Amino acid sequence: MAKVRVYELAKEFGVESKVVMAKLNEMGEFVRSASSTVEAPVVRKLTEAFKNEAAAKSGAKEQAKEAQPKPAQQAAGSAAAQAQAQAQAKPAGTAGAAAKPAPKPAPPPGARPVPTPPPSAAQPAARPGGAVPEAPRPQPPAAGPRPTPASIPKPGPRPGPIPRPPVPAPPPGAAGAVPRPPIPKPGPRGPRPGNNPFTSTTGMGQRPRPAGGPAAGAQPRQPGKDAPIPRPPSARGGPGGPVPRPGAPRPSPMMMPQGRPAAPGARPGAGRPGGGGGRPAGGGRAGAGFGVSRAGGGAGRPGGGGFGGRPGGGGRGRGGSGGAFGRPSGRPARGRKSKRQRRQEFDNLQAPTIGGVQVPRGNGQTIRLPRGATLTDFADRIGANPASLVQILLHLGEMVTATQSVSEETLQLLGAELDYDVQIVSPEEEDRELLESFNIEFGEDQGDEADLVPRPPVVTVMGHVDHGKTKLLDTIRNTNVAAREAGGITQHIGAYQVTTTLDGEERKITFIDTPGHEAFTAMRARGAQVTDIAVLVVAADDGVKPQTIEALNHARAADVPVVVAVNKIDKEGADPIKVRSQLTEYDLVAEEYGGSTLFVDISAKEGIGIDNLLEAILLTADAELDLRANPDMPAQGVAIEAHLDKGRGPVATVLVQRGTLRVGDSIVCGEAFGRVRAMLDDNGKALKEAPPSCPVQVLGLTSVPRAGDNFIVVPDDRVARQIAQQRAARQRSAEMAKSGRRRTLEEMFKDLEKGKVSELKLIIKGDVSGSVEALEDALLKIDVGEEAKLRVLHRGVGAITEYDVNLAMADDNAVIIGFNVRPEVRARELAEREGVDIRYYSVIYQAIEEIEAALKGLLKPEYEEVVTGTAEIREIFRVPKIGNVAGCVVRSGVITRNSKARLIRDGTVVADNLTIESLRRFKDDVTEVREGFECGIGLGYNDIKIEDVIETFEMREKPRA
Ligand SMILES: Nc1nc2c(ncn2[C@@H]2O[C@H](COP(=O)(O)OP(=O)(O)OP(=O)(O)O)[C@@H](O)[C@H]2O)c(=O)[nH]1
Repeated sequence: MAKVRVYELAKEFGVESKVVMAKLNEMGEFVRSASSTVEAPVVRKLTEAFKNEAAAKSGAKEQAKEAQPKPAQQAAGSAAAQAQAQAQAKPAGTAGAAAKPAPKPAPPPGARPVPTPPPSAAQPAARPGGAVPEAPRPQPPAAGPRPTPASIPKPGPRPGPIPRPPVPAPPPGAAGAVPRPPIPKPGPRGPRPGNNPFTSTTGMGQRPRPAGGPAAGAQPRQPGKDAPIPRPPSARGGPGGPVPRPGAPRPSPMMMPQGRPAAPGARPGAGRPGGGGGRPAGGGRAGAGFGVSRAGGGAGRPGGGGFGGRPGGGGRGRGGSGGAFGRPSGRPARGRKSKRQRRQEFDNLQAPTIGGVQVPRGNGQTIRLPRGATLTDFADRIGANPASLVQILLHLGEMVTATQSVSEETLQLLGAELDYDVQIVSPEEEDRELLESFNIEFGEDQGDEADLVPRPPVVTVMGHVDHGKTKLLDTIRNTNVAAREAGGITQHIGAYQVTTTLDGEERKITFIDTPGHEAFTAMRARGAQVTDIAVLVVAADDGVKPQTIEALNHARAADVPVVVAVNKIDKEGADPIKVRSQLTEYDLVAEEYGGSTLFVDISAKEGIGIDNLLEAILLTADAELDLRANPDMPAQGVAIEAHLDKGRGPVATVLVQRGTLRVGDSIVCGEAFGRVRAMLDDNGKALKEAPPSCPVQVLGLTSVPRAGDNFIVVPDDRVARQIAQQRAARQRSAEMAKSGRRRTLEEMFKDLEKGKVSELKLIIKGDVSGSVEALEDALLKIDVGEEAKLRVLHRGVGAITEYDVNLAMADDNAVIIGFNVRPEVRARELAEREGVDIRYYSVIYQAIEEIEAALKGLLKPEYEEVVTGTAEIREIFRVPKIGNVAGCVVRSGVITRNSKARLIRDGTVVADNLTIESLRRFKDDVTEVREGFECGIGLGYNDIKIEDVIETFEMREKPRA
């Protein structure tokens, strides 16, 4: 279908060309005249619109019939036209509905009818502008002919409203008076309708709705009513129609109609006239009443006569035109409000006042919500409207949206306000509920006593720094017969199993290969308890140290029995007895002294007493624990370690706690899931199955789980995926809700000052052990008196790992010090997510100064370093005279020319204080390159290697807390 002319379309739709033009106008398509052509796509849209309106109309008509008595309509020519007219008249939503129905005299359904009031008297009021405004729109169509530029562009929507406002002048008095006031709100919507005759029907009806439906609209706005009223007179006008149109009807105005334009008053007359005349339907319309109204243009004027009154044309004072337009002009003048204003007013009108928000009170009722719940979740639980909760919170000073995850404090606050006892479900409970929804229970052996069989104990080695934990683990493993026989290449997978003989019986013991209570604590912080027995290593030559006690306390907190390994007995000055007596002070009494704790003297270095230690572990397990599990059930356990292997993908070491894990099983581990593709033990030997207490490396997960995540074998991959996805979603919302960040160093300093905390905990990571020790020594020597102390929780060499961040989280917001090292990607993400403060230094005295100042409460760094981008070197180009240029891929952020940079290799800073001297994309020099793009970077530093990372940063002023 090529181009079609407007009049052809009108014919096809059974309406007047003006109607079609008006509609087009409203759709933003300007046509100059009825003989203008219309493009096929527009025709389609138009057809659609008419169809919709027709449908809407039919509905509206029925209502109208009931509401409005006057039938007359016929005059209007086409029913559609009438409807339009009415609609327009109605400006206010209210009217809309009634309008169409015109025929029916019956008082408008609902409110509308009201309007009917007496013509004359009412009229003035009626004017309410509401009606008037719309009238204008109709006109626009007429305008069509008119060239008025103004009209053209904005036609549709603006027309009505806009024009008037400005123009207002004329009508001011008159118009202003009655009409508008009430209408204002409707206005917004009104306008449109008005414009579009057709719409009127729809529009009127619909628009209003927003407001809250006719009812609402009606009440508030008397305008609506008024409007109607006026019309009545003439009658037919039918409620709606009349009103608005009234004005329109008026004679000339009609013409102007389109005049939309401002012209309200003036224009009308002038311009359109002709047109108007035409429309005129005028006459017809008029007579009919506004019936025609639709015509808008025509309608307006003509009716004028009839309505004339209403418009108060005269009333308005404006005089002729004013009157005609009357309402429009008048009103506008005074109360011209922008659409926005009117909408706001309207919204306000609808919104309950704070005190009046309808929300069911809880009367102390308990509601449980997951972490990171939204107000919508809250509303669901109490059967309220989320919007009301948003408003209440707003009232309480918090601005959140209904779908935004909110913090626990906020939920509690809201609960208190509404008298609900809000309980936030712990992550563990949340997960339990999630699994229950899949009919899975984690943590319990299936079956009964008879199904349980003994399993090896799982042991963690803890103790003070340098007391020999690592050495002991190595020695145990290396002296393990089974391992030697296997002849495999031992590899650290996070845990290993050894076999020993007790009373002639071969027994296995599983050791967690990560020494130190930090890992143990970090796991516990994640809700995972894998350790059955703790081996507390104490160097006989050094005795009990702070971390010895710390480790002991951790073990006790976890209710784990302890076996003491008194190490380094080979050393001169070793005093195992002293160790025993020292520990007695901490209620750890050796068996030989009448206590229940086994103390074993060993030398990890010399391999002395190792068997005794293993025996002591088994004896303790047998005496104090009931280590049994059901091997005949889908496996469950905990991930101990995990990483992304370049060749094998995600690799996780899991400890099976119950059941038997088999190759091919579908498993879900934290937020990772997959199918066990292969299992390897710590000798690299492939296993087909892993029974309880067996640590194995699992291949086949789709992503890398976190240490401490539990794993479960589920019926199929689909369930695994669903559980993993739901966990991820919960985790995300919980994170989003974590509004309160962990304390930063500055905040802690403040707390120190205020005496809220007296200890600053640090985790120190450095590039070489020498600098770490030096830094730790120096820091520990800082003496700021009794009020504040500094404690180093952990120190180590290498990049800051996830483990470090976990530790900082578990130990009450410790601060991580990175000395010439950077965090691994996942560690950085975790720290950012959890708000763990990581401080980077490259000069020891800077770190000392800052920490000292902090401890003294004096430190207030004003600038902080913000990493702006990272790029990985993928290739190195040697450019004569320039040196080495790095071919990179921007991994994160933006690399900007001239920004400061440093070079990182394997997590260690190998060069600092560099500058991005040149930056190119292909052959072009560029100022910045974003994430994911390749670029060439010249650092003016030649010792670069593939896989090095270039990190750019800038110093930003740090807002004082
Ligand atoms: N003479 C002697 N030296 C030992 C013995 N056990 C460990 N060492 C030494 O003590 C030092 C520290 O041992 P590690 O095993 O690294 O101590 P650690 O507790 O793991 O230390 P961190 O990992 O720093 O917490 C090393 O130099 C070991 O060789 C022992 O039985 N006898």
